[in-house]
Amino acid sequence: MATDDGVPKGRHEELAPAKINLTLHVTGQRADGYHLLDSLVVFADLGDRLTLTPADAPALHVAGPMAQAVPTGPENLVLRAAASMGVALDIRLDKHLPAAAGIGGGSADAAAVLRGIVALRPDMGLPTDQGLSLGADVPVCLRARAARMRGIGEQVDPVEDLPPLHAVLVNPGVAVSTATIFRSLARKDNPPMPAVLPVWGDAATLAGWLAGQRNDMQAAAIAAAPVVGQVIAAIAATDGCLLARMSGSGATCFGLYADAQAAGLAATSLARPGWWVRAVRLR
Ligand SMILES: C[C@@](CO)(OP(=O)(O)O)[C@H](O)COP(=O)(O)OP(=O)(O)OC[C@H]1O[C@@H](n2ccc(N)nc2=O)[C@H](O)[C@@H]1O
Ligand SMILES: Nc1ncnc2c1ncn2[C@@H]1O[C@H](COP(=O)(O)OP(=O)(O)O)[C@@H](O)[C@H]1O
Repeated sequence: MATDDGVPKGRHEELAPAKINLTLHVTGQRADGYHLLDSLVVFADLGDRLTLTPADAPALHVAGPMAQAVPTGPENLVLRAAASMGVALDIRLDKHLPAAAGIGGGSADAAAVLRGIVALRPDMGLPTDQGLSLGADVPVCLRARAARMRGIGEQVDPVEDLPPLHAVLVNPGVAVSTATIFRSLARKDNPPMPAVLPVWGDAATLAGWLAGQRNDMQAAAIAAAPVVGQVIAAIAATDGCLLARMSGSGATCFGLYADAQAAGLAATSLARPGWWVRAVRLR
């Protein structure tokens, strides 16, 4: 909320939704080491919550059930995002997403700060690199709706008409390093998705198509954290599960279901000590 002359006023709230890679094809590697990706990315109706207040000096207050997993200093991506725009904000971060979990929590938080700054300061535009220098997932998280992500993350093409999609997210409480999993990939030149994506009429059709696609980081993540394989098997065994797969570099995995009731029942049956389990709607 800002006055007409662009002077910041008041405070602004943003949701930083969880990012899910329904597919994650690793198709090459650049000379600088970054990997080329082709990924169908969607977002949950669940995420971190940020409250941004213009301030004289940057400040960060982290709260919420996952607060302990994230840094509270200037290395936190929310402070880095604000600093990259040259804006001083007092930021309250209610952390609900597990960190280092393949669901882009840090990137989603950074993107939410960039969106929030533009809302507070209409005189400012988004960074020309769409936040890529903060993290490869930030450009897609800026959109926070279904998209096809390519390049190292800078090419984001909207995917419209996604069918209603319900899911369960399961994280077994093991942090997985994105850099480590990328480094340990056996192959880095896998095929991309088809040039033109189909239009899927319903969740079952989409899941059937996804079954022929891949997450090329999944095998390496299971090798590093075998519990990921147990999570996928447990999700796949739930009633009505249309597809079970890992998101990003792990360790969070998802199951797809035709409706909210099936996803809710699956979430209940997947409860285990130390597992973070949530039923969500994807879009
Ligand atoms: C793998 C993905 C898939 O969506 O998700 P997560 O597992 O992180 O959620 C992303 O590409 C992760 O994006 P993000 O977590 O923002 O990556 P960055 O902070 O930029 O980079 C973390 C590490 O991963 C490597 N990296 C990242 C992206 C990419 N296309 N190629 C890479 O090799 C970088 O070399 C770096 O060492
Ligand atoms: N706001 C933030 N939320 C989560 N992690 C953050 C944040 N700021 C910095 N980090 C750091 O970024 C790393 C990657 O976290 P995250 O983005 O959640 O994982 P992933 O890349 O697997 O999706 C964490 O290990 C954490 O130390």
